[in-house]
Formats: sequence, C-alpha cells, structure tokens
Amino acid sequence: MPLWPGEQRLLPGPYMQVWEDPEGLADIQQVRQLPGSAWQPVARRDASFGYNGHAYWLRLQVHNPTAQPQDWILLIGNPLLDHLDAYGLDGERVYQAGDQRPFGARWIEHRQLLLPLRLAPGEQRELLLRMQTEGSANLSASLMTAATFNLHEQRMLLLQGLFFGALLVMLIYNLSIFIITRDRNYLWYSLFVASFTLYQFIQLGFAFQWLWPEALWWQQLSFPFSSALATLFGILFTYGVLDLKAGPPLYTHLTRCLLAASLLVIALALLAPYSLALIGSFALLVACALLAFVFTLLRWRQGYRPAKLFALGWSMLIIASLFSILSGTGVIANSQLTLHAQQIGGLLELVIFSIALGSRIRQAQQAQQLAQARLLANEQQLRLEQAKSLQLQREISEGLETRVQERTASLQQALRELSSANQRLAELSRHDSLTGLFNRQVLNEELERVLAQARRSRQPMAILMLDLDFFKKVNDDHGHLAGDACLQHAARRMQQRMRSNDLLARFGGEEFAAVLSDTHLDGARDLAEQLRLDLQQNPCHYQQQVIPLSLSIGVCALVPDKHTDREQLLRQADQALYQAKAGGRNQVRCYEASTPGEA
Ligand SMILES: Nc1nc2c(ncn2[C@@H]2O[C@H](COP(=O)(O)OP(=O)(O)OP(=O)(O)O)[C@@H](O)[C@H]2O)c(=O)[nH]1
Repeated sequence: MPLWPGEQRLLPGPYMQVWEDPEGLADIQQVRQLPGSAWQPVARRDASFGYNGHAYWLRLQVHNPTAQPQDWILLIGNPLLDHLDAYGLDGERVYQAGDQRPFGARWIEHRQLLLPLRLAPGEQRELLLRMQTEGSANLSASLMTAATFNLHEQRMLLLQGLFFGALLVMLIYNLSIFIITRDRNYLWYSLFVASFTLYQFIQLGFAFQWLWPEALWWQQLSFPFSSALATLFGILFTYGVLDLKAGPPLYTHLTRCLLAASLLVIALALLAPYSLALIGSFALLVACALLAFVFTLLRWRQGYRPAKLFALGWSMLIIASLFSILSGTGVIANSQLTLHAQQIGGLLELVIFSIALGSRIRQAQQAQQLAQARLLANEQQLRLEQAKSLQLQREISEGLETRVQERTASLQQALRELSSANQRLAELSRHDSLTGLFNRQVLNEELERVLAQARRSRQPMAILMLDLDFFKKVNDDHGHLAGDACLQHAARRMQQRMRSNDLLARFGGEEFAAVLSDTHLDGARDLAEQLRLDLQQNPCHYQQQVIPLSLSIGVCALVPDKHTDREQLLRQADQALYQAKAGGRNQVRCYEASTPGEA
C-alpha cells in the first residue's frame, strides 16, 4: 500500500490480508511461517468480522513512495477491541493495547488505538496486527499522516464536545423540569439521557480513558450494562409519555415484559459472559425500539398528537441503530457515518423527544385550558338553571300561596255558611215550623229548668194549657189552610202578651202550653183571662173571611217541692183544661189543690 502524504484518510482494508485463528493460540513466529495461501484478502475497507471471539491476524504491506521520511498514524477506530497487538511498527517493539489492557499500556494516550508509524524514504514494511475481542471484531482502521490526524482530531474533539455538551444540557434541563414539575416522565427522560450519554462515552472510548483506565472488568461489562440501562429508562419514559396506561391492557403487559427483559440483560451484563450480555443488549435494543415505534404509531392513529414527534424520534434511533449493528456485523461498510450513526441518530432522537415532551406540556396546558373553559361554561349553565329554578319556585310558591289563600277563604266561607246553617237547623229543631213558637221538646227542657229554679228559690211557678175550641169545625168550615192561618194568628196574639221570661210553646195540634216562672196562681189566672179575651175579641182574618176563635185554658200554679215533677204539672194543667172544656169552653179554669203544698 503506497502511503502518499495528503489530507485524505487512507483506508487500508483492501490492501490487507487476514488469517483467522479460531482458537487464538498462534504466536507471531507461527504466523510468520504461515504459507502465503493461508492468507485471505480482506477485500472490505473496514476489516469487520462480526462477534465470535476468534483471533484475527491482519497483514499489511506499506510503502513510502516519497524521498522524505513520513510519520503516519494507523488509527484503529474501535476503542472497545479487547486486545490489539501490532508488530513492525517500531523495530522489534510490540504494540499491545485494547480495552482489556490497562490504558497506560498504550503508546499514545488516546481514547482510540493509535499506532505510530515512521517510514524512511522509499521504505517498504510489513505490519502484522492481531485482533481478538469478545465484542465486534471490527478494526475500523484508517491511515493518516500525523498532521492530518491532528487536524482530524481537533475536528472530532470539537464535534464530540458539542455532542456531549448537548446531551449534558438536555440532561440538566429536563432534570430541572422534573424537580420543578415532579412529572415522572421528565425523570425517566433525564435518566434515559444520562444512561445514553454514559453508553456513548463508553463506546467512544472516553470512559476508559478518563473514568476507569485501570478497571478492566468494569470496562468490559459497562458497555452492555449502560445499553440495557438506557433501554430500561427508555421503556419507562415511552410508557409514561405515550400514556400507554390509558390504552389496551396489552400495552402494559408488553411494557412489563420489556422491563423484565432489560432487567435480565442488566443481570447478564453483571454476571454472564460479555458476548452473551452484548447480544442480549442488542436484541433488547432492537425489540424495544421496534415495539416503541409500533406503540407510537398506534397512539398516533388513536389521535394522540405528541405521538407524531415521537414516531420521528424513534425512526431516527432505529435507522441509526440499524446502521450501527449492520456495520458492526460487517454487513455494510464502516465509515465515519456508520461509526457515528448511533451518536447522530441518538442526539437527533433525544432532541426530538425533548421537543415532544414540551409539546406534551403544551397539549396538557391546552387540555387544562379547555377543561377550565368547559368548567366555566358548565358553571354558567348551572347558574342559569339555578336562576330558572328559583324563578319557577317563586312562581310556584306565589301561585300556591294565592291558591291557599283562595282555598282558605272559600273554606272559611263554607264554614261560616255551615255554621249558620247549623244554627238555623238548631233553631228549626227548637221551633214549630207553622207558628214559629218553641216546640214541645223545648217546652219540656224549659219546664225542667224553671221547675228546678223555682224549687231552689222556693218561688211559685205556673203552667197554662191553652186549646182552641171547636177547631175541627174551623178546619171543616174554612179549610185546612185557614185552620193553619188561625193557628198562626192565635200564636201571634198570645206571644204578644207574654213576658220576656215566659215561654209559650205549641204543645201539639191546636193545643199550646205556657210556662210562667215566678208567677202565683192569681197572676197566671189573670194572664189566662187576658189571653182568652184577646183572642175572643180579635178573630182571624183569612181571605176575606173573619173566623172567630176562642180558647179554653187550664191553669196550674204552685211552689214546687222536691216531689214535684214535670209530668205532674202538665197533668194538673191538663185536668184544669179538661174542666174548662167540660164547663162550656171559652173559659179559664184553675187546678184545684186538694193536698197541702199545692197552690
Ligand atoms: N188546620 C189545622 N188543623 C189542625 C192542626 N192540628 C190539629 N188540627 C185539627 O184540630 C182539630 C182538633 O179537633 P178536636 O180534637 O176534635 O177538638 P175541637 O174540634 O177543637 O173540639 P174541642 O177541643 O173539644 O173544642 C182536628 O180537626 C185537627 O185536624 C193544624 O196544624 N192545622
């Protein structure tokens, strides 16, 4: 391979020959004695042989075609190679480095493996490299002059600085938001960024150089460990940010499976052989990225708007990871792009996720504003309904009050009417309907009362029994109606002569009775005589007829004692009346007392 100086990197792959030593037992002497036919052309630019742990011997003829001595750097761009031995760089001195040898063993302290090569003018040299690793047997070799390398290195450090700076800013920013908002998604995202940063720091060789240059065991397992850790937090972040809990239960079940798988890979990284852990972490990464992508698309279809940006972010990571894995396994050629594919894809993904997280906040704010607006509208609606119902209540109660008042008034009226009807009924039940005089029942009651009072006060009292004479003839001669008129006339005439505390009642038919309290026999007789005369002198005028009337009156008067009763009084007055009738009618007769105590 002619090494013409210039600013280009030269890729030695096509000039190299390889001999595979599966057991990894051959030493330099044995290899030097190998027949030419044992060597195979690499043919590929990057000398990449996948993950199998075999030792690979690589042979490269270099030639300085110039007349000047040349300083070259053979750059091995895979800092995770476990062991790299180089022969022919500097006489008999053997270069021995790799991340399973202490960092200090390197000739040049650099995160990558740098093999210095000084060629005299026109010199031709054979280089022999032995590569053995548990990880990706990918040499990623390039040749540069020392000056070109310096320039290249400056560019790379600037880019890496920007890259890690950006990650650090995102980490601090999102962690701050988590501390302020306590939104767990920001914590998962921050941890995701942190573990991804660590992963990249390890992959690019910075971690071994600056963090643990002597810790070979940890350097070995840290790569799958950080990868699985990033996957774990990526799963938690995706689950939360896509709100998968709100989706079908299958989402949650699958997420739990992935979480369990990532914990298993973490355990593998710590306990199992490196190659197993490495394969596990790659498989997990691919499964998670694909599933997260599918979840994102499904959520997008369900109308979850931030999912759009997530889909873009995941696409970046998937594409980058595919590039990285394909170049790692040697399927596609290694280049600056494939070497840094994961870096570029990862950074883009993280930036997009960060924007998506922000947009999620915006969406949450909008949802909150919408909910507030809805609440406000609901409240207004409720107030309106309340006002309406109050108005209705008022109207109902006003109407009810009016109706109650009306009903009460009509009830009171009805009660008044009922009471006056009752009064009338009571009056009627006490009076004789034809003459308007008290009836026989009232006579009996009053007679009892007057009798009791007279008995108590030892005052006299009298009873008159008054009977119209020949009344049958009146009826017969003038008709029954005329008879009624005569009865009314006689009653009126008699009532006019009564004292206010006397009681006149219709006893039945054409017969009347009067109860005179505080009255002696003389007074009673006088009154009876006045009544008789008055009726005699005042006939009844009925329909141009003059109907003469006369009265027979029986008088009984006495000061009652405890033996005197109502029946006795009535009987005695009736006896006197009988005598008046027998004596020829139109006269007054008094009951003749035959026993002591009777007046
Ligand atoms: N029009 C009328 N007649 C009555 C009423 N009550 C009783 N009478 C009549 O009064 C008459 C009483 O007749 P009697 O008992 O024979 O007595 P009298 O004809 O008056 O003869 P003396 O009493 O013996 O003088 C009967 O013809 C009854 O029909 C009434 O309310 N109206």
